[in-house]
Amino acid sequence: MQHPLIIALDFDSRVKRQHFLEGFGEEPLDLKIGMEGFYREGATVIEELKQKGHRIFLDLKLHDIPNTVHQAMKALANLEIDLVNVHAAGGQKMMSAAREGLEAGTKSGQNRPKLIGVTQLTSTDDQMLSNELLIQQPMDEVVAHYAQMTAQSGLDGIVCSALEVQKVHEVCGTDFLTVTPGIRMPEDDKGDQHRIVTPAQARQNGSWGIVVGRSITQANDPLTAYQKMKQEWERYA
Ligand SMILES: O=C(O)c1cc(=O)[nH]c(=O)n1[C@@H]1O[C@H](COP(=O)(O)O)[C@@H](O)[C@H]1O
Repeated sequence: MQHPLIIALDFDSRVKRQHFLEGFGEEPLDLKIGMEGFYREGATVIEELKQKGHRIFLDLKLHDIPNTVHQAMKALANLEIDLVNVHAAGGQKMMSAAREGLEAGTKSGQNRPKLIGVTQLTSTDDQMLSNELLIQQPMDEVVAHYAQMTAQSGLDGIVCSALEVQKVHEVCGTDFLTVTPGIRMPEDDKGDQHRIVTPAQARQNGSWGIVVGRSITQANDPLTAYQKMKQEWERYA
């Protein structure tokens, strides 16, 4: 994956996902499979997409005690995935255990998948952060702190909003991967997302990769919506 525009394949059936992908022809894509698809279909969904040459971000956001996450990552390492994530809120021991599990499960001679930590979900706004989660620091400082913990645990990067990328780069350096969902064109429905940025703005802010779901998957013409997003994403490359 190189500055990917990752399409979030959040569909409630395999048939809908396949129909969507047929519209894209043979081009290998950067795709995200999340809980919805993986819980329904298991590892076969990864095999199916990999056979077509796609690059895969498996988004299961693991968050449990270190031993459980270690063993789960060891199992996931058997899948042909390129990127996988955990919740940084699980803490440094959990994140280190995740990395070690992934390393232990990766066959010798192969590169382990990249591992990133989710900082604060892009559906969380300032009010929710302070009133529900009882975190009183500003959002960008919280995200930068989680990013630092993630880096210290030996992970490759984080998931955050593109609004916090500059702050993250200040503390973790620009090589630290920043994968940013919450991407919308100005005219798009925001849905449940709060910390929203356009593809062009995300690139200007320094995002390494963006994740786009409904603005493409629910569009009347998904291929055109994807091409428009990609053009915007690459405008400041
Ligand atoms: O880890 C993620 O991918 C993720 C983290 C986050 O903070 N926010 C977020 O929206 N996501 C995922 O990114 C995708 C965004 O989808 P849309 O809001 O439809 O573009 C969804 O599949 C989410 O699960």
